[in-house]
Amino acid sequence: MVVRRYVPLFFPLFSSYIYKLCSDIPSIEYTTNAVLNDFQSDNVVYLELRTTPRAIPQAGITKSTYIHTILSCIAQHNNNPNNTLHTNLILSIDRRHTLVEAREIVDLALSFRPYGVVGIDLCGDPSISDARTLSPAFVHAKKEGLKITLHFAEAPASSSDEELWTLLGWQPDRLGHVIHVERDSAVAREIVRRKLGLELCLSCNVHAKMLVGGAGYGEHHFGWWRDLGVSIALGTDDVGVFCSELSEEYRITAEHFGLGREDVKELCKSAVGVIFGSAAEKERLRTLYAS
Ligand SMILES: CNc1ncnc2c1ncn2[C@@H]1O[C@H](COP(=O)(O)O)[C@@H](O)[C@H]1O
Repeated sequence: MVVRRYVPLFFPLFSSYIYKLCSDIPSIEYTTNAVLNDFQSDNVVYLELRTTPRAIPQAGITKSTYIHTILSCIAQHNNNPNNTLHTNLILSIDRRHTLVEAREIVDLALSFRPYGVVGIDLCGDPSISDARTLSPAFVHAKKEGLKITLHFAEAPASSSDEELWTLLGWQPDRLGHVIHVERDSAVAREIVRRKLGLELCLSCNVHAKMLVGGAGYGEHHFGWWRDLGVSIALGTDDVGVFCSELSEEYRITAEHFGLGREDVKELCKSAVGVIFGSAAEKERLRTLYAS
């Protein structure tokens, strides 16, 4: 099933179905391994997975056990010399969370940092628009050196100037979606000035009709952001929901924006500078792209 409408269908997918299916250690391991194997099979060489830590008391799972389970699958995959894919983990804070819950996720991210957590994210239903209450958690994360990425200007409800400047005040390293940022706005200029990396998910935005006027691939904001010279990492948002692997996202982008092989390579190379992985990981990727 490809989600054709945004908020009313998309978010309940997780709470009504997926969370009920991923409700014990074996199902969390199964899905994590399936995701890693799928990205490896798609010839992806670097992945930043993100998940919202979830306690499942009836299965004896705490948020810490949940993260540990996923990190163990990632470590096993990363340590297999047959795999070219390297993966790191980002922990998401959801807009529905309280400040106490958000702070707890930051603390978990800090304690699991030596085991592959590289940063935190703000995700969730953008119609829950006031993210200001979560500010102290993100400010603390930044102070402690965690990387920050944010679902940013994803829907009109989460795109007021006040909200966007609040989010920029958290000093994020990357921004996702950036759909409702006006082309010549002060926010757009600030994103360029700070050289923030952008995470763009074309299929998700088109299928879920998130673009203004239900626009298609050709009118996607990828085009004008690319012209501004910012680093762009294409993403899938969720392969299971939008039915498009990462290689397909690059193919679609190449088709609609007239990119040749070298352009696609340049696009991948420019994303290396904004990954949350280590200097050694960046070096590995640069070497790979140079070959
Ligand atoms: C349109 N794009 C999006 N916008 C905002 N949040 C999104 C999202 N895609 C996914 N999520 C967030 O990821 C959670 C599911 O996985 P985890 O439980 O974290 O592993 C969803 O509940 C949602 O909050």
